[in-house]
Amino acid sequence: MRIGQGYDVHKFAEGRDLILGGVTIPYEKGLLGHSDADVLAHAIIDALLGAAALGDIGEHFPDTDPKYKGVSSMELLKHVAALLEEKGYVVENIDSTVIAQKPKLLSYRPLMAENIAGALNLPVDKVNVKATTEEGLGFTGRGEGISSQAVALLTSVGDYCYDDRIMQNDCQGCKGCCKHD
Ligand SMILES: Nc1ccn([C@@H]2O[C@H](COP(=O)(O)O)[C@@H](O)[C@H]2O)c(=O)n1
Ligand SMILES: C[C@@]1(CO)OP(=O)(O)OP(=O)(O)OC[C@H]1O
Repeated sequence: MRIGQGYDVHKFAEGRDLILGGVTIPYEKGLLGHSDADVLAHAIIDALLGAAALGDIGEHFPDTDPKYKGVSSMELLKHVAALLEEKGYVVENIDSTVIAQKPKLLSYRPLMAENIAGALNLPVDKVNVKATTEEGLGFTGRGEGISSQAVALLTSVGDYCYDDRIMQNDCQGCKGCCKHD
């Protein structure tokens, strides 16, 4: 099993959409970025790349590359899902937090989790999104931007060969290496 963490910040700007977890949220401002500035998706991407020791978002999707100008971060997430699959990793779960003084995000959380799970081809109960304010403190508290944090847990097909409990309950990940196959 491998764990990864991710963190990202984007600042607010006029005339931009506010996109979090692939959901366009009605608000007076949006986040600034080369991409759609989906700060939640970016933290999750870094958590997934970190768990797989595959570097970080800027290495894979440079903000100097015009092909990522305005790109949907859900597309970047799909690309990361393909990379992980190619390396034999399975995403066990993702937990994440959006830190925003405003707007209230509670009602959008199920849709954000659905979008993220969809992009990663995961059941929705493997993805959790939380939201918190920083009680008016710091740059998020002053409403200057939004930050997000995420953690991700990965297993690889080989993990199933070393854990008796997993071998007996779920051999599908073994690809022939499990003694129950
Ligand atoms: N942008 C946000 C921030 C918070 N929430 C919800 O409110 C709860 C309380 O937040 P505190 O920062 O005051 O602890 C939090 O647990 C979230 O459910 C939100 O929806 N949107
Ligand atoms: C996602 C990318 C891709 O253009 O652009 P930004 O929206 O600027 O996001 P950031 O988290 O600052 O850096 C990663 C970039 O590579």
